Amino acid sequence: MLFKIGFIPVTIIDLIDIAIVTTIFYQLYQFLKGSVAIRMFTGLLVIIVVSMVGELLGMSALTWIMSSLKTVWVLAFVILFQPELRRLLVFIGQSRLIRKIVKVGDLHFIDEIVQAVMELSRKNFGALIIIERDMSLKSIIETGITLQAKVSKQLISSVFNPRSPLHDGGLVIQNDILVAAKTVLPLSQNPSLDPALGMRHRAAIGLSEQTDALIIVVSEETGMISYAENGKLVRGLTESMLRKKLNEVFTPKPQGKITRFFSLSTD
Ligand SMILES: Nc1ncnc2c1ncn2[C@@H]1O[C@H](COP(=O)(O)OP(=O)(O)OP(=O)(O)O)[C@@H](O)[C@H]1O
Repeated sequence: MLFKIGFIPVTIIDLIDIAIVTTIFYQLYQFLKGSVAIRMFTGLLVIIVVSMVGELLGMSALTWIMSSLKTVWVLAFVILFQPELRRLLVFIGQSRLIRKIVKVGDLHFIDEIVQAVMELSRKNFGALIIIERDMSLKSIIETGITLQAKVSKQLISSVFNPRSPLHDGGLVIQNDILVAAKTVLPLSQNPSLDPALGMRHRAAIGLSEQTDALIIVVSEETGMISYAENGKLVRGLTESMLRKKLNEVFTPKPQGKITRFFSLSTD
């Protein structure tokens, strides 16, 4: 025991407890600030405080009503803000500190993707690699052949080997998993695209117009590496440019990005 506040003994564990709870609530407040979620969160806090006070004062009817409401609010919060909570968990899991401690979210697979793309480019094997981000690509995945295999340079290279039955279409990657091959992408209808662009590149641009995915293309004709993002095609990538882009995709910027997620739900 460290000291006493009145008759309440305070231990070092209590201080750590208070520090952790304060940090959690402060971070949560920072994330939710300025969004609709903060109003729901405040409402939930008021209910929790009122029910605690009611319980302390022995008001059984108030305590009963408040604790019933508490369950509904927690449920409503989880259902309404499921996408934000999901992103928050992904953000926590991908934060540098957590990765260092738990060694999850090992980004070694980025290197495997880069090496595979460089090899495909050297061999002039056409490739279309789709990196899923926040938006689900379920409808695209359903058009292909399920793989569910860990990302590896060898697997990616063999999928796009022209002799492979899987080489046509797009290969979808979710984090470090190759989810599906031979997927069919929507073609871009943008009339201002270079008329010389073939189907592979138009398919990459088409998907990037409709989703937030990053799509890497290797040209069968020239071996040139490009990526499509937000309806735009960036051509002539070098190995370091590709690695930089993939690092950017798989390592969300702290604060800025998460605040942006939540501000999307601002009314
Ligand atoms: N809608 C689509 N979805 C997925 N893949 C597609 C789609 N349309 C075409 N492809 C892929 O693109 C290949 C044809 O590429 P095409 O030669 O027309 O493209 P390109 O953009 O000129 O690329 P390259 O420089 O590699 O020739 C097909 O064999 C197929 O693998």
